[in-house]
Amino acid sequence: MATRATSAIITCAPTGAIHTPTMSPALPVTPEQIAQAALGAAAAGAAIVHLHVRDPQDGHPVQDPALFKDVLAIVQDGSDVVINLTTGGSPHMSVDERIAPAVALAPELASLNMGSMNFGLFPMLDRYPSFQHEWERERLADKDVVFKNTYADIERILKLCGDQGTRFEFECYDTSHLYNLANMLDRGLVRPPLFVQTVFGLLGGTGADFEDLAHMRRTAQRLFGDDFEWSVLGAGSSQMRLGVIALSLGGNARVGLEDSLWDGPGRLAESNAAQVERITALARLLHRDVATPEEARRRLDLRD
Ligand SMILES: C[C@H](N)CC(=O)CC(=O)O
Ligand SMILES: [Zn+2]
Repeated sequence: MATRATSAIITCAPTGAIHTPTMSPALPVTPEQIAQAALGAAAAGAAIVHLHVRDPQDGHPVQDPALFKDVLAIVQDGSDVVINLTTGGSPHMSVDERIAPAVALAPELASLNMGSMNFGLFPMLDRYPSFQHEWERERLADKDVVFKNTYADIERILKLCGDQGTRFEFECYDTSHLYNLANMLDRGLVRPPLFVQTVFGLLGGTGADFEDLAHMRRTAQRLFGDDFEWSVLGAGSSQMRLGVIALSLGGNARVGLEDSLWDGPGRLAESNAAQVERITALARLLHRDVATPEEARRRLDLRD
């Protein structure tokens, strides 16, 4: 496990499938915008970029492998940043739809969500009196959506993507997800070093208080010993607060507009790079170097 001595692996998630165009003019929508945001994040110090795509017309989340291909062509032409493709897509997609890009493009890294859960986005509704597109309100208001990740789904993704040499960013939104991962480790379905992305502050998962972070970290240490790279993703206003705690404890951090639109209380981030600049500056203030993509590949044992 990373210690204060090791460099910090920073992941940036430029667009995601949670936030919508009305919420921020900085949210990348087209393949070109998503690719440029990823390149900006890499130039600012991100070793890994976690990618989703959207409909270029109205920005609604889609999972079209052709759009991912367009993004990858630009990113891989301009940087050696580690590519992490989503298999979560959006909770409104089928599992088949969600995994199609990772299966088609065989990235070195893909996200893997370690349990099914309610997915509450409706608390964001009050902040926006109106939306550019009706689908934005419909998706946020949906209180009947379940983010489906059954053991069968997870094992299928592990098989289909793992057989192609893809390794995983294990998204754990609660301690139960850590136990699911431990079960898969015991059964030899996953191999260390595990890249454990602990997610805080999404309604349906665990909270975003220090105690939640400490409990997830301690549980992961008990279950995985030293054989994992711990990373923290704080949703919304908790992003930098939890990110800096993770860095101060020797962990890694994830930022990006997928997880938070903000760069300070009530201040919209002007770009993904702005969040990467802030978290890397915090790391250096804590005397932590920032890991290069090459170092991240070595520590996560990604394929050559
Ligand atoms: C909280 C994040 N949206 C988790 C995520 O990034 C899931 C995925 O893409 O597979
Ligand atoms: Zn994602």
